[in-house]
Amino acid sequence: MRYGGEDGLLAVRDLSLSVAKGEFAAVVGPSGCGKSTLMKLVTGLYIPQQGVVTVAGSRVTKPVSIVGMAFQNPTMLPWRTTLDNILLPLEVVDRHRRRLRANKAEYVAKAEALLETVGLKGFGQKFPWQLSGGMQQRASLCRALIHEPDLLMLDEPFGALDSFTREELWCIIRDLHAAQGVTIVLVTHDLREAVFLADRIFVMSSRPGRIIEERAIPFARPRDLEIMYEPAFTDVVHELRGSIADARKAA
Ligand SMILES: Nc1ncnc2c1ncn2[C@@H]1O[C@H](COP(=O)(O)OP(=O)(O)OP(=O)(O)O)[C@@H](O)[C@H]1O
Repeated sequence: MRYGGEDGLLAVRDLSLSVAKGEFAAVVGPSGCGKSTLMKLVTGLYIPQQGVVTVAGSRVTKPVSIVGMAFQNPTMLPWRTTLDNILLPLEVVDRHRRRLRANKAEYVAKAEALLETVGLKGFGQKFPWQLSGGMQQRASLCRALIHEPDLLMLDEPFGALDSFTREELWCIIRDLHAAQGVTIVLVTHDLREAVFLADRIFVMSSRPGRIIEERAIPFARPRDLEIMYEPAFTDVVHELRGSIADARKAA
């Protein structure tokens, strides 16, 4: 995938990975290696000049509707309530738009149930600017989940949060994954986050990014935050740190 035409910047090349249905995958790598580009390719926001992206058995040629996305900056629309922001994906996707019109009350109830799951019960009528950063991030997770996506793409969704809020949200995502069986791909700089949440971690090279290491995370689920203080956990984090340091040096 090259940005800006033939002489433009080569972001990723020979990038190959496959994630199984229901799996929780994490992608880590040096800054600027093409992690966000990978997310945009999977979701069909960009189409690669060479190579193929397949989601749920179909080749991606346009934005994928079975995917939910959450990014580092929640970008909620300030003039809509939190609840109306959460309902937004249903208005955008054609198939859902008709269902939303016919069953508005059902979807509002669903949005409220999601708000409760992420600890925001009763905040639906607040505007996003009345919420803290962590609360907005929780609401953006609800927005990513409202249309019951089969695939959830998370691009540094916890990056801007303090460590306690981040850990709380890790547990929410862990529980959502366990309860709903959704396939999740998480891009993160935080190796502890990746090891805590993922079944498998992919390490990317420096730009142009490709996968240089793939690592299964052996810890049983459900995982408790305490696991992060166990030597086996810190060993994996340490080794991944070494891989990324090597990738940066090789650049
Ligand atoms: N729209 C664009 N036009 C031109 N270059 C771009 C565009 N988007 C990204 N790039 C470049 O492509 C490369 C990969 O960017 P990308 O955002 O995918 O990396 P990343 O691994 O997510 O970065 P970070 O770790 O800093 O978030 C970077 O050099 C970036 O500057």
